[in-house]
Amino acid sequence: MTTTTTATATSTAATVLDASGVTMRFGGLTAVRGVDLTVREGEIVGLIGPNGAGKTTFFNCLTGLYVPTEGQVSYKGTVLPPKPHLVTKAGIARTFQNIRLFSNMTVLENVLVGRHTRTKEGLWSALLRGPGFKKAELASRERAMELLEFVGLAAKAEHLARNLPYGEQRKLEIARALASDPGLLLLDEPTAGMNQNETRTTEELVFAIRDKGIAVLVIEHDMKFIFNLCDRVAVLVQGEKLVEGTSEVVQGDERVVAAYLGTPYEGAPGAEEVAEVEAAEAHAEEAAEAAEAQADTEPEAADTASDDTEAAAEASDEADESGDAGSDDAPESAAENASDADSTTEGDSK
Ligand SMILES: Nc1ncnc2c1ncn2[C@@H]1O[C@H](COP(=O)(O)OP(=O)(O)OP(=O)(O)O)[C@@H](O)[C@H]1O
Repeated sequence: MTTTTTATATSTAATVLDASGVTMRFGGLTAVRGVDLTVREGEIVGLIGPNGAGKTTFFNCLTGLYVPTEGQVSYKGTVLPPKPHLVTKAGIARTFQNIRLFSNMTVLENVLVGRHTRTKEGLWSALLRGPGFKKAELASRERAMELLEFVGLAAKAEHLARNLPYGEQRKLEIARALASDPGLLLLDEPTAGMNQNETRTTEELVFAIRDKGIAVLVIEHDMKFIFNLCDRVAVLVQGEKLVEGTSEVVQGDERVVAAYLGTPYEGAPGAEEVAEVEAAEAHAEEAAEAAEAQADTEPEAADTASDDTEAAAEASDEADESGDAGSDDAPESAAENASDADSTTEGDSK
């Protein structure tokens, strides 16, 4: 781990989230099947799996967007009602895979919206703008500014959310989620679409959130981010939990490499095909050089040489194309994938 923070999670820490036997069926499709997962105080837990494995559906079951077909979800020992606003009120906040900001509101206003579950002032108080409301409004603004400072967006408080660069919009979503003073934060692909620097900053931000005493459950396709960040990682495959353990355990599990990172399929380009493409390229280069040399020594044969050069260039292009097709169309082998585990794969937007 490259973090400077200290992992506070221990197996004896109190359980914050306890999901037990969560199953979610959509008609004939079982998107999540009997998944158990706990998150303890001070932990950062990762949830990974291939596209369509059921990760977001599981999040939706945790946060009351879906009523699980079977199973139950408890937060700090109390079974959660399957209603998003009650789940937020209980202490679970989330961000979405698809950024969901109020784009025509300012950065500050977006965070203030996230505070509404923690403000007691009712409609009449808001309409009359009495002293109680004004005091509460001031406190909310102060808290919202603190959060913007925390995520590094204080200077942009009055900007419209839609004018923020993509990476900052994701940070604003986090600030808004934090505005409800959660004890558990669920992040759905927080680094999707980010460059390396932004991803690194987000990693630091998640550590800082954990250091504030907020447990984190994070879905992400960026394996480097996950394995660097998480105390524990659970792997979902086809709706079922395949493996759960420390980053080291999960990374070293052959089933994860096979199921998540993919095994080479029959007919996938292997060493032979790569060698063929390289040989074709080398041949084309030699032909081009020979044609050039011939053109220099036999000016009268320039036309023929130029024909040869064109043919060589075409052969080289063909070789290039066949090389490109190989890398574009075919998934990489499991070994390549495993060693390239730091690559980011964008999931379908949700
Ligand atoms: N509301 C829905 N109605 C029907 N099927 C759904 C619904 N939501 C999800 N699914 C299906 O459930 C399965 C799991 O989808 P889910 O989005 O949870 O996967 P995921 O692991 O989050 O994938 P990704 O990494 O691409 O985001 C998929 O087959 C998906 O098509």
